[in-house]
Amino acid sequence: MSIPIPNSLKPPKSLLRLVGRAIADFRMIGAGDRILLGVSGGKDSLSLLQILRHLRTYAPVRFDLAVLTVDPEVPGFDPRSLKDYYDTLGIPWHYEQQPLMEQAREHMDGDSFCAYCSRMKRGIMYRICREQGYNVLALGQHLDDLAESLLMSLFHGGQLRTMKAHYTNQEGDVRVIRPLVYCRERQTADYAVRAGLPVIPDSCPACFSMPTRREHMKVLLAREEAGHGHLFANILHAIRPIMTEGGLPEPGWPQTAAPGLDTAAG
Ligand SMILES: Nc1ncnc2c1ncn2[C@@H]1O[C@H](COP(=O)(O)OP(=O)(O)OP(=O)(O)O)[C@@H](O)[C@H]1O
Repeated sequence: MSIPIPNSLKPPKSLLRLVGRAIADFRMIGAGDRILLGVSGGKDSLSLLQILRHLRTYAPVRFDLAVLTVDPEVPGFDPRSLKDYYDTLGIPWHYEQQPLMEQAREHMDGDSFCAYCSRMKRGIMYRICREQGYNVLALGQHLDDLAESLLMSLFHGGQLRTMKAHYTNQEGDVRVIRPLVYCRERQTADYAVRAGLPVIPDSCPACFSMPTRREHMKVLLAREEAGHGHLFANILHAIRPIMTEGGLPEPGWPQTAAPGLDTAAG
């Protein structure tokens, strides 16, 4: 049973409205969906957890919600305290530990550690969805992430691409949704501080030793936005077609044979 949400945790109307609109525009959630939310312990995924919990209480369709945290066992990043947090929320959880840094040293080939780690984490998320009968994987990327991805792809990949709002994975058995696609990073950052969300400081030595292209794009966009207030609205308008490239999947599909959801899993 989910525990009632206290007022201090209630997400602001601005965030609820934007997420509600994205869910409707991209037909992200259908009746009977079993959603697994990837929570890294960062401000975005922890905010999204509260937003989805809140929306679930008055959504016109019924859906299940659980969380998964992948612990990559890297020094400087310890998300174990989240397990207690999930228990206090009464939310079903899954926790997967894998020594990704060690595995990367053995198996990485030409990739950056971060790219390897992301790919491995995604594989784990799909596996848990399959094993536990979730048909939807929710991720916490927001509009700033999409804009940065667009510029990286444009500048360094020679392609007009960004993250999609809602699509089906290659295997065809899990839909991936990003309900924060209309939200700005500063909105989740403000909310996380105001609500006292238990953000886990991410100080992975591998990520920090690498001056990332993403960070560079973030700075570039911030500089442009300082002089052009409509920058992100214009970017969102421009990327809409590529956010749904390949068409939108059917909400409520694929149907799952769901095991019981009301107990926490290790
Ligand atoms: N270790 C993890 N365990 C579970 N889900 C994860 C993990 N790392 C990332 N994710 C999911 O992938 C999304 C994007 O990951 P990314 O690394 O860009 O975000 P983050 O900086 O880790 O944190 P956040 O987006 O929560 O602020 C996250 O919002 C989350 O939904």
